[in-house]
Amino acid sequence: MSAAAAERWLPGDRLPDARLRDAEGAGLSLHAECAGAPLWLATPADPAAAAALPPPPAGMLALCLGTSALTAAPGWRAYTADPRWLAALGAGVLWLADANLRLQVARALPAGEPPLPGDPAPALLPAQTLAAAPVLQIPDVFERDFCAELIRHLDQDCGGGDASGVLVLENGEQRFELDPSVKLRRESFPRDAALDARMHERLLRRALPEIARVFQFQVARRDPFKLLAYPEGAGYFHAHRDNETPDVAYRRFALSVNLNSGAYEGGEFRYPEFGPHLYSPPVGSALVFSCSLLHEVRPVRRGTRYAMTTFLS
Ligand SMILES: O=C(O)CCC(=O)C(=O)O
Ligand SMILES: [Fe+2]
Repeated sequence: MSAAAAERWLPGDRLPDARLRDAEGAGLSLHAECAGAPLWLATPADPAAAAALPPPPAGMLALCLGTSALTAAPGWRAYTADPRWLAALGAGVLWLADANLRLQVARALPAGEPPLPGDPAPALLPAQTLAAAPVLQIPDVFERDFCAELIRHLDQDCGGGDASGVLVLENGEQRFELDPSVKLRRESFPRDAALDARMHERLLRRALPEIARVFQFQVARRDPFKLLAYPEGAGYFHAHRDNETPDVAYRRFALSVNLNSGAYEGGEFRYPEFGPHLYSPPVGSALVFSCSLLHEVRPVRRGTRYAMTTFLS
């Protein structure tokens, strides 16, 4: 599967690398030199807009970008950039990007209320990171509205989904049967090709490049998408691996997107081989992990957890 060429970047997209040049011709590499802390990128339309950029917060790298080097307001560093790369950012905007160079929010210039990063999460103690599972979390793979559409599709167009079975092999015959000692949930393949295509596009632009970078793995195929519901008192998946039986041994990575959060209790992922930590990503965020890892979805105690899952190979 290859990444889609995006004409305009959106919140959640990771900035492709760019070589920037200052007025003296000195270069700056975005990926090599600008990652690791939030940054501002502005594309003022003219010198007056460049001179009127808001003062960056202390310690924030602020890049004023154009096809020619502009004289920027104090605190800003002015660079030229490739016109196509600039066009994808959009003209006359101020973007906030996170420490992983993912675009967060854009404001039209002049930006009355410039976008500021949230408070950083407190650092975990070394004893806690020692027990962290090798799981990649990717924020904003699906937009919040899109998640709501998928939940509605599962609940209304797919009748809430069917009870999820496990594959049983007996005397060379395969059949699905319900097994509450393994899992209890409802599920459905999407029945709308347009929704399916939008999920696919989001994976191509948001998840696959990050999987290639973090795990050095090029995804070539995926299993069909599955929409999942884990209702209160009837939603869990006990500890299992995703590639254990011969029919699924080809799977390399599991990808699961949480379609809601806050509206339920329980339903967290846990990786018992790696310690006690619970993983419950925010709406639209994906968890990606090797299919060889033991994992479970804890029982939902209140509300319903909705998710979308697929397997990559
Ligand atoms: O609930 C999910 O997000 C995925 C659960 C899971 O482990 C699976 O479907 O194999
Ligand atoms: Fe699983």
